[in-house]
Amino acid sequence: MMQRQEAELTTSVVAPSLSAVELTNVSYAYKKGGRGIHNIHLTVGKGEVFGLFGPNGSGKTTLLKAMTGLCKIDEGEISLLGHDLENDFERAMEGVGCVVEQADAYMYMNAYQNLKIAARYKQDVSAARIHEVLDQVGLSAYKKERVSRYSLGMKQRLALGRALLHNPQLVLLDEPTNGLDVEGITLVRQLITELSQEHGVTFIISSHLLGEMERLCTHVGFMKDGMLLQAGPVNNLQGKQHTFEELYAQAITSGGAGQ
Ligand SMILES: Nc1ncnc2c1ncn2[C@@H]1O[C@H](COP(=O)(O)OP(=O)(O)OP(=O)(O)O)[C@@H](O)[C@H]1O
Repeated sequence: MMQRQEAELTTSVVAPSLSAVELTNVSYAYKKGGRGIHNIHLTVGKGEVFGLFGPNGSGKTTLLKAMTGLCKIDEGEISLLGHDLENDFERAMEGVGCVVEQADAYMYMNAYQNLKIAARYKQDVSAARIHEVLDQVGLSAYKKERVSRYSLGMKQRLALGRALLHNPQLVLLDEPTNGLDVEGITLVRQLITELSQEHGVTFIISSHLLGEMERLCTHVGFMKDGMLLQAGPVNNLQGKQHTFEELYAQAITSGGAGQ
């Protein structure tokens, strides 16, 4: 009897997962045209900054949409922070922040008011946290201005702020530097580095601007025609002093070997 109890206790202890994201054989095809993503296998470890690269139409946004439940996958499994996205959606998304096809905001409100509304849908976001986030994304000076007067880059910063509001452990960003000036790109890069290195936050960032992300990403994956051709740690892939551009060209022309 004693032995059985011990065995039950042993099997009920779940080892903490070291991966933040696990995708197994994920496919999704749009009804119109049939394009999308095919058989994606991907593991992203906690604290990694994973850059997802590929030409226009290669499937980066679709992959991020699948990971946030914005499109329901046809096949495969997605696990975020140890929770299955399909069967346990709310818990899977609880620790996730994202900017995927939703950089819009309430135009007649200011940045603070926008974040205050967003905070209602999250747990435990204080007024102090809203001000902290506005500072982090460099919008403190403009927080009382209507968003309708913001530039594209300022709206991008606000969207990033909204994604970070609840201190997520996993952040998914689709083209986060779109519309940002040099100062904005530097700020976003520093923020991502700080959050990943000091707080263990995991990032998946899509981009087609290789140079911009080169210094930021710890891991990289290349997409083409809806497939993930190659993925791994930047150091391994860059072992022979390749630049991102060279790696990318190699992956795209060779068709890649998968993860
Ligand atoms: N709503 C849609 N309906 C039908 N096909 C779509 C839809 N959205 C995207 N696609 C197609 O799916 C494929 C992948 O598109 P996706 O937007 O994921 O690419 P991407 O890599 O993010 O491109 P970009 O760098 O231009 O943002 C493309 O061939 C695109 O034409």
